[in-house]
Amino acid sequence: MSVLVTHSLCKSYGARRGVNDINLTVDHGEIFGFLGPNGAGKSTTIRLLMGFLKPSSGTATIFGKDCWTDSESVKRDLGYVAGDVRLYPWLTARRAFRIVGEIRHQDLFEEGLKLAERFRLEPDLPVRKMSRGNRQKLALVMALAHRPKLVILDEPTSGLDPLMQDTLADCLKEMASEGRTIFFSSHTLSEVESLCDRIAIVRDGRIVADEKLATMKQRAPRSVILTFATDEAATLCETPEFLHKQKQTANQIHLQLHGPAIELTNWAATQTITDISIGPPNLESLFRRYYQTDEAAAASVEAQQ
Ligand SMILES: Nc1ncnc2c1ncn2[C@@H]1O[C@H](COP(=O)(O)OP(=O)(O)OP(=O)(O)O)[C@@H](O)[C@H]1O
Repeated sequence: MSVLVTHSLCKSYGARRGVNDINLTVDHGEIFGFLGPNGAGKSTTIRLLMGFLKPSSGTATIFGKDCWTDSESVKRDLGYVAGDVRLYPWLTARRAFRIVGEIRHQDLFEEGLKLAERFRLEPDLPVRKMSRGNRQKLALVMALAHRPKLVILDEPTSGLDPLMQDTLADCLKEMASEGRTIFFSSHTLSEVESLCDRIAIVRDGRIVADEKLATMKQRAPRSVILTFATDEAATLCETPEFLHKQKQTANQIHLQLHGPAIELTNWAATQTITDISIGPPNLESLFRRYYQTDEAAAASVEAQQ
């Protein structure tokens, strides 16, 4: 059974658009990245999943339970960090583990302090004396200490330095390898690229892509440089439609490959090319097109699939 499922989930804020017709399925052990530009609907979706907002229509379930009507029970096995972390000014990591442990009827003290050490958090420093990044880390260790079955994180790395981002990524990977499920939103393409099994992209309140990262990589464009013996040979070369010519510099043509590399190598074998260089899949250019607001951008991505 899937851990998290939404069916035609909608939330409108009066005249303002929230999210519309969100259909998502996240399975056990998946690290699921939820991406989208500012105002796309990531936090609204997450608030619906957390039972903080009532859907205008549609449903969201976690562990087979309704996120709105059964919200209390859903939260028992869930760890959550909001996009705008707010903590009591007097709270320290040590006190936080005692309090959260009492609420959850679990002894989280040892596990929590180990986690705090891993994130280089001082256990007795109160929130009012913490930097923004350290407050973010405290919220994270409070969400992870009870080893929840599902972790929902709203832009968790926004205040973290690169080393702490790596520490969080390692923690999340470990949890996923134990069969726990991670759902997190992000603006950072490199982070989802290195961490996620699958991503969904939300734009203008709707899902515009939902795919395994490996599949996305297969159709992401790659940079290609073809070198010819002479400038004239480069100028005369007629490229097939899966190779989009960018520019020519002397005897080299710079192109983008839209399709499998095997098509390129088969074609290249019939040409008088002296050298060929093929770059890695450029996921960023694929993502950026999904982020663009005009419908034509999405249509051009569809056309290239
Ligand atoms: N409480 C609210 N009242 C009215 N409109 C809202 C409210 N919360 C969100 N919205 C609107 O819903 C849309 C989605 O907002 P949401 O906060 O979910 O986006 P987001 O993808 O999380 O953005 P960001 O990356 O900037 O955090 C936006 O148009 C926003 O203005």
